[in-house]
Amino acid sequence: MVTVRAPATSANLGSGFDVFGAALSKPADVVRIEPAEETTIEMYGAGSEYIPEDPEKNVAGAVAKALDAPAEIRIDKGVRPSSGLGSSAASAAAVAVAIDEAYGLGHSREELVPYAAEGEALVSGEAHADNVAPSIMGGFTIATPEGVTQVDASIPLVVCLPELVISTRDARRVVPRSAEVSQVVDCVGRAATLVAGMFRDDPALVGQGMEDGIVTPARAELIDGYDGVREAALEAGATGVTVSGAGPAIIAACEDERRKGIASAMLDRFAERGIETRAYQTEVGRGAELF
Ligand SMILES: Nc1ncnc2c1ncn2[C@@H]1O[C@H](COP(=O)(O)OP(=O)(O)OP(=O)(O)O)[C@@H](O)[C@H]1O
Ligand SMILES: N[C@@H](CCO)C(=O)O
Repeated sequence: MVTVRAPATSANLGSGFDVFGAALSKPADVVRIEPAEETTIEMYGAGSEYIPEDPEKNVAGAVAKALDAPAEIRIDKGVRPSSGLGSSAASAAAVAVAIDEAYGLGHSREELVPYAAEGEALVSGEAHADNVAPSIMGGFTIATPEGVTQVDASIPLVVCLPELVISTRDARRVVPRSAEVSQVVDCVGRAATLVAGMFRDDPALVGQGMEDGIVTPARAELIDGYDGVREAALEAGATGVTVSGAGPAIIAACEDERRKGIASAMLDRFAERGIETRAYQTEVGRGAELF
């Protein structure tokens, strides 16, 4: 039996649509696997009642198939589905790392990323790697068709998860098909600033780099109360605020001592609209861990 904990992740981080991702120190999925003649899946934990156990419909089955390694798989969900926190990616990442260990396949962490991305193809129609890469490798990641560049970073974060459901598939339909050159220039500047911030462990630069005028405004409209929550987080000291992944989670970067106040400001603003919300005081963290 091999056990792996794989973390939630936040993709995009504003200016890095489909490219940037960060592992979060919490929450996480825990997966136990045993090699078997055929793949079977049991689901437990947060939102598991909404996730199919059929290997043809569960990302875990897609990853086992991609690695050609059938297994009995038990998944304890810490990351609820359709959250914007890489729920499907956490399971996919954990299964890829666990199967590699159980079958002694000897793949590097970077080599496992495309296999785990097959799980994302199953649920969103595209094998984007921006969530599975940080969940497998940890830290901040830049995922491009050429591969993944990983940086260990230390940035305090607050993530708010309202009781709203937005599927990645739906949130991808509202992404604009084109952008003005002036918007692209702004986005490149923001993205470069964010990368510099990750290298320097500088929450102010990371926050500046989280602004985005292309994809985020369209996505924000899907989240009831987004503008008010963002404003409240900034007033409480956040250096930057954006939609996490495809939403509805909202992520804020900040100095360590501001996390508590920002979490409570975001929770209050959602509460004013009668939306139940959970806040995680977290940080850029480690990738999948074997036990
Ligand atoms: N093991 C799994 N864990 C979570 N979701 C799964 C799993 N297998 C299949 N799914 C399906 O994937 C969908 C959730 O994935 P989706 O990409 O929409 O959300 P997310 O991973 O939380 O978001 P994001 O990628 O924006 O961070 C749900 O329809 C769910 O049923
Ligand atoms: N980059 C993806 C992440 C969600 O899986 C998106 O924002 O649609």
